[in-house]
Amino acid sequence: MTFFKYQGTGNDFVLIDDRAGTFPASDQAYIERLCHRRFGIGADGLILLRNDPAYDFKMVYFNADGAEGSMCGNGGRCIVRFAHDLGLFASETRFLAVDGEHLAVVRDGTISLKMSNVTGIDNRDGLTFLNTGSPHVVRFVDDLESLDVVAEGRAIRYSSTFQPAGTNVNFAQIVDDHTVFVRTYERGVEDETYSCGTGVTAVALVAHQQLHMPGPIAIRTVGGNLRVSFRAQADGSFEGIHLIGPAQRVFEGAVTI
Ligand SMILES: N[C@H](CCC[C@H](N)C(=O)O)C(=O)O
Repeated sequence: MTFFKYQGTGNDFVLIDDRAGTFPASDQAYIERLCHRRFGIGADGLILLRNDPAYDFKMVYFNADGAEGSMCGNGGRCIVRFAHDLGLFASETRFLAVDGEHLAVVRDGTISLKMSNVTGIDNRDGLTFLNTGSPHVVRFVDDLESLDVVAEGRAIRYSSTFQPAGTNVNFAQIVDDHTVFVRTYERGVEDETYSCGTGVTAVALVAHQQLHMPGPIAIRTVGGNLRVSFRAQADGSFEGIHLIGPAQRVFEGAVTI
């Protein structure tokens, strides 16, 4: 089976052209093994590109633990790049993911991905929580460089407040009046990743609502830079959300396990 490896700001994925629908998508242990960094290819997740009668393609996303995940923003930008590399569209595309329809534009090395609308930002036991396609806690801190993201993130991810589904956890620090530095603990990877697209989207919306930062907001992650634009609505919801940044094919190969 041929696979492709892509990365978007260091969030890395195995991409498989499954338009024939033959990939064993219900074999969780197999997907986990393919994503394993010692026994497999190594990735934060695995994504199938499938056919859909009403769209250019359909995205099916699995976390590194092999379970089907909620929406993945960096994976969304990577599969748009993959579909573009496969020649499925010229510059604009419309595809289906687990949270519904997405539009995207490819321009030079940059992919602008339209994210689902966000209905609002909640407070759960003192923690800021919102769903940007995936569930995210956002916490602002002062010294993000030295924070133990895995220990602090894991404590929130497994806290009773977010059971049974759990949550992704983002720690953010203001860099200047339009830039935020973000580090994310990801559910399903159960580790810090270099970047999380739905996570930085969540941080941008919270920075706007709570700290009055105007959009578009520049985001620095461990793996590179992203930009988030949006339209804040009077009722506290957000529309026209775009996650903008690079996505790149790294290599291709053949799976023999
Ligand atoms: N890395 C992804 C998030 C995946 C969400 C996943 N960890 C889950 O909660 O199912 C992103 O770029 O948005």
